[in-house]
Amino acid sequence: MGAADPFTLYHAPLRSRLLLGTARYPSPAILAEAVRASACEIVTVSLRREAGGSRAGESFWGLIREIGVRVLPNTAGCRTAREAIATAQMARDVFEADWIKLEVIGEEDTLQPDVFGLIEAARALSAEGFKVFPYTTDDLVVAEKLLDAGCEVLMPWAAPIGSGRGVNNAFALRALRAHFPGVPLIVDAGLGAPSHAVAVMEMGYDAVLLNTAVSRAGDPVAMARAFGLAVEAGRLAHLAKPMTPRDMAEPSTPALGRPFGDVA
Ligand SMILES: CC(=O)[C@@H](O)[C@H](O)COP(=O)(O)O
Repeated sequence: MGAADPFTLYHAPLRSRLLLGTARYPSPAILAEAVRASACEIVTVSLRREAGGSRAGESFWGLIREIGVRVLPNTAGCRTAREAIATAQMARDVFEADWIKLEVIGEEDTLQPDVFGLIEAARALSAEGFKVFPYTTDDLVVAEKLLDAGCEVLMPWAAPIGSGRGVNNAFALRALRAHFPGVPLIVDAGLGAPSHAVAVMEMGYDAVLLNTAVSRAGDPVAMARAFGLAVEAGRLAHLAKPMTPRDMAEPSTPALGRPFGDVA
């Protein structure tokens, strides 16, 4: 699809619509193989885990360089706007990048974003020149406020992080898509199977970000490839304009008449 179906995030042209997290893989080698198998071009990396000049941090960093993908540092684990802002500033120094996946967690059972802290941090970081990718709920009003705060991309959740449930509220995700036709929307978190990725891409989402479904799969490399293909299939299906479902049957093979619909 590539050139015929352009996709940019903060003006960066991309071919793949899949973004992968880098946590909880069985080994660094499997992580590298999975990223390659998925053909993704962006990985998220938690500053808390990988920074600090530790040996583990340095070898991880070397691995990411070797794979040749772009890094989207994230503020995973931050609980307040202040903490997230400080983490983003550190990430900018460590990763030499002004992209930041902004997470401000507000509740422990669901790891639901604290949308108030998120908006506050998004506004402060955007004013400092960061390109903010906010991990948010599927709330329309919050989405408006994040755009107003300077975000040019939104990342609503499908379901709680690590739950693998797939889309909890299809109505809300559809409403977001319809309400912001020109804004890059990435579904982030809660996807468990490639069919979930197909479903959100068919809705017209621009991309998906996921971690657990690949890193905790029995075969992460095969699963990464499956998600890469699913994202492409869903996008292709969206562009192909799926048929409208009906309540009643309609014979797909008419007994009489022309065999090719409207074609004479
Ligand atoms: C890696 C990362 O950024 C996660 O915080 C993200 O939200 C992915 O969630 P899943 O692990 O549910 O895919």
